[in-house]
Amino acid sequence: MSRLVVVSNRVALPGENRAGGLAVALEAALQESGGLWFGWSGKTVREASGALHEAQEGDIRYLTMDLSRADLDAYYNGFSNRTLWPLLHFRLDLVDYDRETRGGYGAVNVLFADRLAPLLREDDTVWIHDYHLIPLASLLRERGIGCRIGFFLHVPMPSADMAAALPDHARLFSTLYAYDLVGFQTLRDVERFQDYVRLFGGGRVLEEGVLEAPDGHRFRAAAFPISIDTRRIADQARQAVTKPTVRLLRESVKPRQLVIGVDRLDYSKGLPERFRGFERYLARHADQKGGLTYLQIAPISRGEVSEYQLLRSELERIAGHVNGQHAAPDWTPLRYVNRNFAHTTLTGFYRTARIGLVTPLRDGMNLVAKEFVAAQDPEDPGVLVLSQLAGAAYEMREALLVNPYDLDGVADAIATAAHMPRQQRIERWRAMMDYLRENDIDAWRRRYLAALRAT
Ligand SMILES: O=P(O)(O)OC[C@H]1O[C@H](O[C@H]2O[C@H](CO)[C@@H](O)[C@H](O)[C@H]2O)[C@H](O)[C@@H](O)[C@@H]1O
Ligand SMILES: O=c1ccn([C@@H]2O[C@H](COP(=O)(O)OP(=O)(O)O)[C@@H](O)[C@H]2O)c(=O)[nH]1
Repeated sequence: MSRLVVVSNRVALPGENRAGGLAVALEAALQESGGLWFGWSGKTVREASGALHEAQEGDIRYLTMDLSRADLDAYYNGFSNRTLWPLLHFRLDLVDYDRETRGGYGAVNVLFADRLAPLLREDDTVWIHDYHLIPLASLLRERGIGCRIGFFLHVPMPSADMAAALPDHARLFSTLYAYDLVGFQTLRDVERFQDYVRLFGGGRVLEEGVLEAPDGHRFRAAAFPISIDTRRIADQARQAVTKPTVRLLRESVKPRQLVIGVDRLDYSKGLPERFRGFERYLARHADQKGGLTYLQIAPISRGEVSEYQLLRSELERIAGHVNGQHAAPDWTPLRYVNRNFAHTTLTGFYRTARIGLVTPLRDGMNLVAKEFVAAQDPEDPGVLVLSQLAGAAYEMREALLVNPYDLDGVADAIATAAHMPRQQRIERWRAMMDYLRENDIDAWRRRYLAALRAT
């Protein structure tokens, strides 16, 4: 079996605890197969970028690279998160394009290629992740790397016209043609990519999932919905309910029911709309007022990017407003916490909640939706309220699906979830849990790598 080399911007180093679905999922996948994980060290340095650090745990070798402040600003805070992130989440209004940060993004990708190429062996399988590193395969090919290289996009692929609104879009997106396999979260993402290739990318779709680049080179595209370590999360949740933090939460909510949201503080997650949806619930279902407490965990993310700073202020304002209007001396309807929690603690929180609120305006997948389901008590499971605009909605069909822009719809779904009879909750939960047991993180890794190795 060839060695697996995973490359991603974010690496979950041993002992590190950071929010973000990519790191959580790749850590689970590598723990099963072993291999090399290469990426940014998470550190900025005064010197030039490029110093490498090595660590080993079990069968996983970690190699991470420092970046200078200027490189990080251009590559991560700039082009990745102020240009590509909004574009890929259908937010052309937030796209900030700048030739300088585009150049910095290219330069950091070159550095990744320069550092990685000498480490690769002929029979390695290289798996590159996400929008930070789109050009990496073409740069590795230029350096003579001939082994199989696959790509997985964790975020949505936008519709073709949106992708084509990016200045110089073809120079970026055509580098995807250098991969043997381009993986997406859902079939809709694959369809939108194929439309882009056909309409703006100069390529052809020979048959579903088989594409031809302008130079005649063929490559594949397919959907591989990412997932979670279902059994482990179910076990962790069972054990976590006895943890002091989880017990304290449970006691503090009683006799009310808990509604929980867990998201990085990101505009794609629809948090202002969600807060307003909860407020609408309090107004529309005044007879139930006082029955639910909503806990929103939202660790600060990409805090150096101005759109994220604005969002933070906006959420503080709305949370203050909701509580100011609706709180009672002995009840705070909305608890808003910016801390990052350990994954195991979160599983206990999920299990304590009657309702999981997952209402992004766009999301590649959303692992929190899947984790919430996996963490439930089979005898008395909670209800998932899920945005139809999250990738997870294509699989979690027994959730209460909502349009996150429809505040009345979100409010009514909360009310329905709060009163759903136990038998109906169990039936819905069981269908989703059976699916998640079958389609877990191990299946995701196996299916992707089998498809890549078959190219
Ligand atoms: O690394 P950060 O900038 O701190 O951001 C965290 C991660 O956010 C995004 O996650 C995506 O991947 C998840 C797993 O596939 C998926 O469920 C979610 O819908 C996506 O938003 C981003 O794509 C990652 O690169 C980041 O590491
Ligand atoms: O305080 C927190 C908040 C979130 N997460 C984890 O971060 C991931 C978020 O992944 P998701 O796919 O939902 O969204 P992303 O942040 O990757 O866009 C999930 O595994 C969460 O359990 C965490 O470990 N601690």
